[in-house]
Amino acid sequence: MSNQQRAILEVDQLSVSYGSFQAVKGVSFAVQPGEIFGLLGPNGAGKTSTLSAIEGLVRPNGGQITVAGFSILEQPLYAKANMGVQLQSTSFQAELNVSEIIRLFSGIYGKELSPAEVEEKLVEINLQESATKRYGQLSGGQQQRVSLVISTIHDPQLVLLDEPTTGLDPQSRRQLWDRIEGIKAKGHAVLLTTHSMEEAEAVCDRIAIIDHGRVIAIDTPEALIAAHRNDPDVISVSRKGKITLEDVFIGLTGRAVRS
Ligand SMILES: Nc1ncnc2c1ncn2[C@@H]1O[C@H](COP(=O)(O)OP(=O)(O)OP(=O)(O)O)[C@@H](O)[C@H]1O
Repeated sequence: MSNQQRAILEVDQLSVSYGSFQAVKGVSFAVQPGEIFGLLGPNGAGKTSTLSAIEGLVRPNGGQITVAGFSILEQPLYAKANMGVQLQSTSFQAELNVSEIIRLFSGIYGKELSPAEVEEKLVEINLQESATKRYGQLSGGQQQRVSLVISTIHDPQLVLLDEPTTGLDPQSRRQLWDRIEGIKAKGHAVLLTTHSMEEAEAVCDRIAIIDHGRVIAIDTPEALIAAHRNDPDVISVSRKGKITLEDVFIGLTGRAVRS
């Protein structure tokens, strides 16, 4: 056996189809312990389909996915026990209060929390004052914080976040980045999707750019900029004379807005 560190997530030649339409065409990447990995791509590129396959929500028509060494197709319960998924706000019952939601999900994840531990979670997300507020009364940013804390309640090795900071103000976004970095500091891994190149540069250790269902580039943000800074397509879209990750992204995926 090699002494190489084992990846927390391995996606190998993943393909996902909806009827005759192939949305993901042989995507491969791996996420290591302590790594924040970003999936970037224009609308319709196949990011959510890739995440859904990892979560076990859509059945791939090709390829392998392992989480903490467990195959999502062959050992789905073990694989899922090692991952935390940030749920959409519609997944929570609006009439439950924040404490009740945390208690409910800790039960679902088989990690019953004591009242003191629920309080700790509330402090962690700065919502101790709002413990008895109904979920439906929370602001969008507060709801995002609840859903992130729920996704990590069972201390999973892999956390999957689909556009986690969309709609957040700069303060809430920074706070969420800190939390994501806290997951990394534990040696766990984060896979996120984002349309914010600023976010990708600020928090991701490595990114994969996906377009039309295929990975077209994969590396650290700095290395991608260095590798493509002299591409004519990248230079032609750059503004103010400085090459950014966004210039590289548009240079590689084209200027056209996707349908
Ligand atoms: N349930 C479905 N049935 C049919 N087609 C689907 C389904 N889900 C996604 N698609 C199609 O698959 C392609 C990839 O969609 P996906 O949601 O994975 O893209 P994305 O990269 O997450 O896009 P966005 O940035 O807009 O969220 C798109 O063309 C989309 O229309």
